[in-house]
Amino acid sequence: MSGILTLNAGSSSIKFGVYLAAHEPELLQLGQVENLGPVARLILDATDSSEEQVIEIGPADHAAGVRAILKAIIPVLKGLPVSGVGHRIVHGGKTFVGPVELTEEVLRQLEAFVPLAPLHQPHNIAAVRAAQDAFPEALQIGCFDTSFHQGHPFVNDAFALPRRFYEKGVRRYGFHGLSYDYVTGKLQNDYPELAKGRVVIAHLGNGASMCAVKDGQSIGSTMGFSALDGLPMGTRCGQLDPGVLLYLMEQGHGVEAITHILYKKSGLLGLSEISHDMRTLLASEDPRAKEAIDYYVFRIRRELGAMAAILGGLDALVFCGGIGEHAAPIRAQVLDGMEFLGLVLNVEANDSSSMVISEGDTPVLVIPTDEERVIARALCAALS
Ligand SMILES: Nc1ncnc2c1ncn2[C@@H]1O[C@H](COP(=O)(O)OP(=O)(O)O)[C@@H](O)[C@H]1O
Ligand SMILES: CC(=O)OP(=O)(O)O
Ligand SMILES: [Mg+2]
Repeated sequence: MSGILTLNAGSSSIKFGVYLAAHEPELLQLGQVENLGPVARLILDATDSSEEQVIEIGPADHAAGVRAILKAIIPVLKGLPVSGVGHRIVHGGKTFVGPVELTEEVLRQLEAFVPLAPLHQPHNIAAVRAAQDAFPEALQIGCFDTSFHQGHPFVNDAFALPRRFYEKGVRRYGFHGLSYDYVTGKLQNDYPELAKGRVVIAHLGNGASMCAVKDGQSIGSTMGFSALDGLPMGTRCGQLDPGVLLYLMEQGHGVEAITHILYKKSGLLGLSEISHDMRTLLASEDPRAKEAIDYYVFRIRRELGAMAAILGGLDALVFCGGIGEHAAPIRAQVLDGMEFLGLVLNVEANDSSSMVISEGDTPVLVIPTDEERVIARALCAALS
């Protein structure tokens, strides 16, 4: 018997999972280091036998965060050897269509995608290095956010730029693929008829995107070349007229300054000037908080309509991610007046966070996503 570890290094947090290796991995512990920076803390989620633990770890960057996780999981493993570590890697470019062993050659290729996902890819790779040091004998594999979207039709894959850019990889890759993979798998299991149909999944976390899925296949995503496009996010701008970039450049802003604005100072934080955190905004009386939320909801509604159109109709809508799973008022606002798509909210179900929250012809579901489990399954498959 052996243990396995999953690492999901994001922009401001590192999520992890510890499992017993098995055909269906057996969960031992989930947790995360959050608030990376001067006052980071490590959270061990509640399990059947223990309550949630919050450990203040003080100043921590991603490397220190991974070290804190590796230390915290020692008692969880109870002496079991770690046979594999599975990593969420945000960008696999057009090269990686599925999970892959993270050899030196692969890691070198993944380095090349750092400029395409500067908030994620460097941390993903740093986590691999730290895990290699801690578990030199373990199999290290990478699972890609981009893989789920590999089958995108050309019209959703290309930008209308001169064709040579497309050939060079300037494409709409799409992200959050591990989350969409989990949700479509859960649908196939619990609602096989719906899973065969036309489904829109809204992954609304710190990062946010929507995916149009037909018979389990992604046919369109709001995120494109980078993790900036589409919906506004906690601190990222979402869809933007490229003319705005030209204007900013003409005004003397350099690449670094623009990157900082678009990735870290925009989205809910930029519009509200209060917070990137939806809980804070929902609790605020400030009109800027309301405007930020209104913009957020407006963009989701607009994409929902667009996706229903490219799918040729809608058989189900699924919400997931921290906001999708927990923010009932946001779900209600998104669904307001959407009867023309068969979407009718069941207010009571929405407020009690049932799995099905609708009473119209088109079901609306809340499915807690589990990127860690998708990684753990892929790792166990690779190990066997
Ligand atoms: N109960 C809640 N009500 C409203 N928003 C929530 C709630 N719980 C979490 N969120 C929001 O979810 C977002 C984080 O989502 P999550 O999926 O955990 O992020 P990440 O992309 O880092 O994995 C934050 O904006 C947070 O405010
Ligand atoms: C791709 C992306 O935006 O990821 P996250 O939601 O983890 O920031
Ligand atoms: Mg996330």
